Amino acid sequence: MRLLVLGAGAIGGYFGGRLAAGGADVTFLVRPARAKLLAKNGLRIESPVGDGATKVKTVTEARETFDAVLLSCKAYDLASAIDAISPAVGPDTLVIPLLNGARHYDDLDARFGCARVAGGLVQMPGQLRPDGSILHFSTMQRFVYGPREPAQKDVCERLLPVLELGGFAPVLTDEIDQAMWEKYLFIAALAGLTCLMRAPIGAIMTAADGRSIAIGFIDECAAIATAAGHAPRADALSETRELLTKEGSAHTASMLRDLREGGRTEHDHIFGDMVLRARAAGIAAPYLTLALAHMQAYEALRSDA
Ligand SMILES: NC(=O)C1=CN([C@@H]2O[C@H](COP(=O)(O)OP(=O)(O)OC[C@H]3O[C@@H](n4cnc5c(N)ncnc54)[C@H](OP(=O)(O)O)[C@@H]3O)[C@@H](O)[C@H]2O)C=CC1
Ligand SMILES: CC(C)(CO)C(=O)C(=O)O
Repeated sequence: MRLLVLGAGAIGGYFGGRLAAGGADVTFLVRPARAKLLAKNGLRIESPVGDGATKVKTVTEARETFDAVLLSCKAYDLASAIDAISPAVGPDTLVIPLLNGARHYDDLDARFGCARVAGGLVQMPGQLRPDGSILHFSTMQRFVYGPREPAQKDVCERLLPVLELGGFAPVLTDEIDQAMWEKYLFIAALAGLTCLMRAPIGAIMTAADGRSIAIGFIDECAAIATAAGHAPRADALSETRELLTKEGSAHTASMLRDLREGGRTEHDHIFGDMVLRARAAGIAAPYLTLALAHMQAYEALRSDA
């Protein structure tokens, strides 16, 4: 099966790079500057589970269809990414978005139709470095995907042995919507907490009310997920609570890394969407509202700079 990976940033570069190194037929759809860097340096990964340096195929324009497209842009680039992958999406192509959040499914379904868009999520704390290499911060490399419609089951199954070539033990699930909401809840609470405090979880837990604020974020997100029809399962909720209240933990969200670098963030895609959903469902969400306002103020200053 032929795979197209849009973007060779932290997520696309990591998973696409692992797949290419494992022998999968992978092409990266990238912008010209990244294509140049990849041609010069190959795709380099620095990771506690093993470094890698692989020559990869790139295109700067899609001119043919692929069996599957892994979409790994940031949410604020979604519109241009959808335009870019459009020529690669034929009647039998499956698009698997790996973005955090949920709102991107509306745009993807509108452009390609639900039948073409499967569900996906990743947990791989990582960062794209200026030289184009990918830095992986931990041993976590979770890749979960699955059909959102029964008709996608077959192609999802055929894709599994291909994704397994990457060595990251991909998980194919029939409950991808539920799994995505559990990840969404986790990342919204983690990003809200760590961006507001500008600190990792361990430091936040030393603050007098750090723990109760963390629980407040989680409760709000869980109530919104429940209103969306995806009440978190007990094990997912307790894992989120444990990770977000762990003393000494260095855990942060990628949104905090973007903020620290003065870059654009996905605050609207994550907090903005959560707050809108809370309002529509009549759920009080003071922590998420504060996180959203905080990031909007940051964005206003950033845009002025
Ligand atoms: N980083 C992390 O730890 C994690 C991130 N995520 C989620 O994964 C998603 C991707 O994040 P991440 O990989 O960190 O982001 P990065 O910024 O590292 O990478 C995104 C890449 O997408 C490329 N891109 C954007 N638009 C286009 C386009 N139109 N055509 C071609 N390439 C394009 C960018 O290209 P260019 O280089 O040219 O700008 C960039 O390299 C986000 O939703 C994030 O929340 C999920 C789990 C962990
Ligand atoms: C799960 C986590 C924290 C790292 O994979 C993430 O999704 C992010 O930082 O955006």
